[in-house]
Amino acid sequence: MSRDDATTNATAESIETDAHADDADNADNADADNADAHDADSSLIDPAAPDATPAVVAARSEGEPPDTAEIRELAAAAGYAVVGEVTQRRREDPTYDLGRGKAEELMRLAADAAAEAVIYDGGLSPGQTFSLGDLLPPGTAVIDRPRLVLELFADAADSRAADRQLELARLRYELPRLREAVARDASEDVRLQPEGDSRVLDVEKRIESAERALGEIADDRAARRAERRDAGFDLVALAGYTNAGKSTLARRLADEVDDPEFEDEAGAPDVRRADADRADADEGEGDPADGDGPLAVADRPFETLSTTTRRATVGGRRALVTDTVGFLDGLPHEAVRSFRTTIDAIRAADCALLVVDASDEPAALRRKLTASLSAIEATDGPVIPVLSKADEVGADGLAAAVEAYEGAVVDLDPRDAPVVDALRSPIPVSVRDETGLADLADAVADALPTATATAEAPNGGAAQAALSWAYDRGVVADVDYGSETVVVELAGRPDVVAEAERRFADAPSS
Ligand SMILES: Nc1nc2c(ncn2[C@@H]2O[C@H](COP(=O)(O)OP(=O)(O)OP(=O)(O)O)[C@@H](O)[C@H]2O)c(=O)[nH]1
Ligand SMILES: [Mg+2]
Repeated sequence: MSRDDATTNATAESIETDAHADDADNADNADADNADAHDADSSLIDPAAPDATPAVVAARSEGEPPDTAEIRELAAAAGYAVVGEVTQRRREDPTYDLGRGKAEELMRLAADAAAEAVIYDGGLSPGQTFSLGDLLPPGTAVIDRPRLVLELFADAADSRAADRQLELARLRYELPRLREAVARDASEDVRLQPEGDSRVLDVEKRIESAERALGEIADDRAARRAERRDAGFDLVALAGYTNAGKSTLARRLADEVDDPEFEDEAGAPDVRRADADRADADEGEGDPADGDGPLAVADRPFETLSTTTRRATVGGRRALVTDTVGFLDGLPHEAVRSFRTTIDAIRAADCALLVVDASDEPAALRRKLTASLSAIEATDGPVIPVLSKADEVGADGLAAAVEAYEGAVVDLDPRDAPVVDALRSPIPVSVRDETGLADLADAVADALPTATATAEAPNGGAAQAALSWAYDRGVVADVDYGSETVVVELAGRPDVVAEAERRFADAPSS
């Protein structure tokens, strides 16, 4: 099915439904929500896209009324036409997540709308997934939020590492559901047991093998990072919620350098790429992207699924900027863990930019910021918050975004304290209007580890070799040639400056 069609056609009006807001406290009374089935909190809208899969969205929340805007967007991006919606405000029901009455209402709505899927805005336990499946018209797929995200990932995976990560996330998602399925069969046939079941064992084995393969990819990446650091590059990673503007910023920061080592080094063929011939020529490198492929930008979730690195000069420093996979609210920890190349790239960076979309409403901004924090909580290095798309909001909107941002940071769990300190004062940036970029470059240069030193060596071949080594790694701030000696001011990565000093100190007079 066409994603575009689904996107343009899934414009079903969201009808906020809070008919049961006040029975949240009576949530144990499963029938309390059964009284007025087909009331205002369900909507039935004709599917407009003939090739999109008709689906009903369901959402429950305990506090604020459910906001289905994001799940609808995700559903549309994954190729569903949302033809109806059921929402409820109450505590979780162990059987259906929704209360029984509301689940029955969902069942009727799905039948009336001939929905082929129910998209559930949240994670359902395996038991809840099966119970809902049993209740719904036969053949209706139950797709909870993590499963929907896996479908989106499957559409976008474009590299060996992304494929592996997707496979791992999928297997980890499937395993408990498979166990539940086997246990259900076992309750009817005592000879079946989940633990010894060959299908369960098979998935466990495939998880191990995917973890191993991903471990090897991660080791390669780490080795490549070490080499690049030795070569004098600072590693800057962009992190943040999906669609925040990370790739746009990475693209803007990247130098237009024609350096075969860093451009499309191992790119997969990609229709978005202008230079397709070159991609083919580079195929032999083995690892398509999660390397140095194109930085695709689009107004859709999970446009980027491969960490991608480009060379850049930021605040005068030679940097490698790594664009990463965006985060999303409501993903289970293990799904996030599967995106190891993203997590590793952010953790290992000398400086991480946390990109937060200034054009979001304050509530969404806070929610997305909190969801993105898992990406950066284990970083050792500094984190610079960036408020992206500043052009979309105007001065008042920007002030509101800064306020929402700072309010959210103050409310953060004190256990995140080291991160919280780093998160003050976001830098507003607009790539579209070219504003804030110089401030950002200055902040990055200030945040990167820097050493300075003065080295002196007798003039001659060895000193010239040391000088050329230091130039190659971008740590020469000034050179002063005397009649006998050369004096060099060094500034840059501490390890590189230390090595340059050693080389000058070792340079014999010729
Ligand atoms: N107005 C405006 N729009 C922007 C700006 N930066 C990015 N965008 C838009 O925001 C959308 C998402 O941008 P991306 O750079 O693809 O976002 P991302 O964070 O890489 O998204 P994923 O890869 O899907 O996680 C695109 O439509 C961009 O054109 C900006 O400075 N101003
Ligand atoms: Mg991106």
